[in-house]
Amino acid sequence: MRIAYSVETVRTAERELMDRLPDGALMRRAAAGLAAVCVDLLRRRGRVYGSRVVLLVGSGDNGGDALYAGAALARRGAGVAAVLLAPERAHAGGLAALLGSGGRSLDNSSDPFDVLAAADLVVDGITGIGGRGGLRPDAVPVARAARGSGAVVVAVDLPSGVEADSGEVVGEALRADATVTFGTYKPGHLIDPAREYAGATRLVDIGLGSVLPSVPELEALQHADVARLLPVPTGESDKYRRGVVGVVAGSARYPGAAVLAVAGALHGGAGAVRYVGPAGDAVIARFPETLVHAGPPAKAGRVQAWVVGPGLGDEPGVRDALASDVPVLVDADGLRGLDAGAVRARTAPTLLTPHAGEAAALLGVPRGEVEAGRLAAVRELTARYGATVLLKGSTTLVASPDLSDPVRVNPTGTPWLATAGSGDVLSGLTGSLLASGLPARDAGSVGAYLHGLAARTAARGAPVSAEDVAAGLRGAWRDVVSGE
Ligand SMILES: NC(=O)C1=CN([C@@H]2O[C@H](COP(=O)(O)OP(=O)(O)OC[C@H]3O[C@@H](n4cnc5c(N)ncnc54)[C@H](O)[C@@H]3O)[C@@H](O)[C@H]2O)[C@@H](O)CC1
Ligand SMILES: [K+]
Repeated sequence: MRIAYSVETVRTAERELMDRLPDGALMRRAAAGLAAVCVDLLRRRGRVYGSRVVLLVGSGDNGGDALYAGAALARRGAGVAAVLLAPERAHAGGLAALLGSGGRSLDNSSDPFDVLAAADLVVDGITGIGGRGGLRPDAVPVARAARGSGAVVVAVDLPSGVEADSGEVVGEALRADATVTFGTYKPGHLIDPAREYAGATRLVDIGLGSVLPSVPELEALQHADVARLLPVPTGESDKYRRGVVGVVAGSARYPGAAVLAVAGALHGGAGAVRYVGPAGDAVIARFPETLVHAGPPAKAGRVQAWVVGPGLGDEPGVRDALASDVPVLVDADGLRGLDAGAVRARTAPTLLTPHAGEAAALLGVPRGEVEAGRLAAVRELTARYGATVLLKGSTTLVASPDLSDPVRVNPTGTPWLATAGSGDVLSGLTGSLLASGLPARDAGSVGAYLHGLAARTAARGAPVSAEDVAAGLRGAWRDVVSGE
């Protein structure tokens, strides 16, 4: 599991640790880890001795890390030049170390753009966890020159300009090839758009683990975590004990949504899928194992979880499903005009699975606001509806209404998933996991994980259809179980 803590939590932990250690020890550990990654990257492109390294140095400790790491590289024979964005406030100890190791700080006679154009590696130490509100105007041209230079760009702690706590990018930020972070990941390393700016992220241990709280703010599951959560039938299981998932989806206009939601549901671990709605013929033609019923849901027979909404159009069914005493997943058309009071009044879990547009409509804000601030949006939705919320997107987030539960970030997504019908597969799959007994947060995060993995494997760099994703779910499940 990858876990992330907010800046406030990190700062508290750092203070506690610093009190126990000699002055500057943490920064030395951070800089040593950073220098080791830079050495590795330079070696892959040639060698360290004689390479050209440029440090972009801001006014805080992030710049201090860059300067100390630059000093270490200079001692190994690299030509290291520092561009000081606030010369009078640059970290004094770091600067002295750099100059004392044979590095230099650019004076007025050198053009930083010429130096950047010739660099092999650029270290971005403009801002880290202390940065707010995007790059300042004076940093923008050097950040752009770094990106355009052909050098490998390594961000210190975070790519400068991103918001560490939310993953938002307000204004301009620096795009890195790699990011070296310290002690723990921060939300910006896991959530888009900041995650994309970070490139490949490496975590350097500076001893913070012992002083961080046991429960993080965010967590991203990995194969082994998902494998532990997957429902596995036992010798005593029959189809009913494994759970029946009811799918209320599709309409005369969108029969395909019913077929795709059922396709997802057949791969989520439930023992049977009960389809309820007007697209029974299309469903049976494709999946004869489905139990079909024309509706309404209240008359369709017992299920252990409902999925309601994909391609539903104006067909009824949401009210019936919400009135039941089993977990309910509400997606797509089911989310239109969703009654927050009815959701809050439920005793069984409810899982809402909006994409950014649907989330924006539920919150009454522009879509761009949700896309830019995904973490805030998912938390606000859980609070308003008293439900677990899976916010789909390039980094899907799953949050429960219990604020002590870390928000889950799905790491397996792929842009190829932005294809018609893939959400229908996800809701069927996740509903099936609910029916087989997973709590809503686990069902949502396991569903998103398998779905993303199936799409990645099916796509391998080429477009995929929703059917391909459904067909890839069995392989994704196997990969998770076998740890591949
Ligand atoms: N506190 C610690 O124990 C450790 C901190 N470390 C480093 O220290 C960093 C945090 O240092 P600081 O708290 O000094 O903060 P930063 O160095 O991240 O940035 C704060 C400085 O940048 C300026 N600033 C804020 N927003 C800006 C913007 N948009 N554009 C340009 N300048 C801006 C502020 O005026 C302030 O001077 C971490 O990210 C990490 O790199 C590491 O050395 C590990 C140990
Ligand atoms: K940085």
